[in-house]
Amino acid sequence: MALQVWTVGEDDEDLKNHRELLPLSKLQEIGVLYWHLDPKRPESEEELAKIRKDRGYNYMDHLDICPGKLANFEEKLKNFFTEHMHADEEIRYNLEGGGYFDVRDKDDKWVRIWIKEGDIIVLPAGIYHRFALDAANHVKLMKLFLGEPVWIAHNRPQEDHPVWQEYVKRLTDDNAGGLVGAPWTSSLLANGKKKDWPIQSSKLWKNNSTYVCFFYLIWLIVPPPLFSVFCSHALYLLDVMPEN
Ligand SMILES: CSCCC(=O)C(=O)O
Ligand SMILES: [Fe+2]
Ligand code: NI
Repeated sequence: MALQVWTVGEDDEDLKNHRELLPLSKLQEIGVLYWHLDPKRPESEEELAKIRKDRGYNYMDHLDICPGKLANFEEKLKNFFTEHMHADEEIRYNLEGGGYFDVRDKDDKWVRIWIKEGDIIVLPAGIYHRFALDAANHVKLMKLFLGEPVWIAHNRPQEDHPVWQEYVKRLTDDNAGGLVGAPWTSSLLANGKKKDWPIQSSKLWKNNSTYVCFFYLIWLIVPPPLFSVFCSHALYLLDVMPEN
């Protein structure tokens, strides 16, 4: 079962009713990574080892969040559910049970990620998030880290924190889709810089309709032979002539 992701309100209570699932591209947009393994199959060991090697996660320990097993259970849950960020990635592999990671999207709305057995999730450094158990009321997590682990949670607001600032900068750099479609971005696209930005069709149409109006105006005011000369030159200059 793929991860389930949906929008939730500010308070937990009003959430359970409107679970309209969002596409997983929502997570990509905000830099959240995920994998799914089957902790019960031996092959998953190898897959996990590969992920750890690729991303440099050399540290590992376990955390059982369970009423009987975790000291100060209630207090810890309260802290987990307090909106915070970290200066490093938060990496969790869910071995048992289930929980909700709420992360802030680009509009500062909560997006709820339901992690179940086998889900691995990586929250980027600087992202605001919180965590709660699901109805099973327990979860067994593997915590991974790159280098010496630091578990400091910086509660919101952290707008002066350089890691938060860096995260937000990356978000806006990667998603400045508003410019795509404007003629001056084509060289950026050609350089392979922002190839997979979403193209905003409304912006494309705005640019094209300007050209169409311009050509129509010229067609009205110049004699036909001149118009064809004008067109061939204009199209060449606009670089939309098909190459033969
Ligand atoms: C116990 S994992 C989820 C809670 C959290 O965000 C954290 O530990 O930083
Ligand atoms: Fe956290
Ligand atoms: Ni338990």
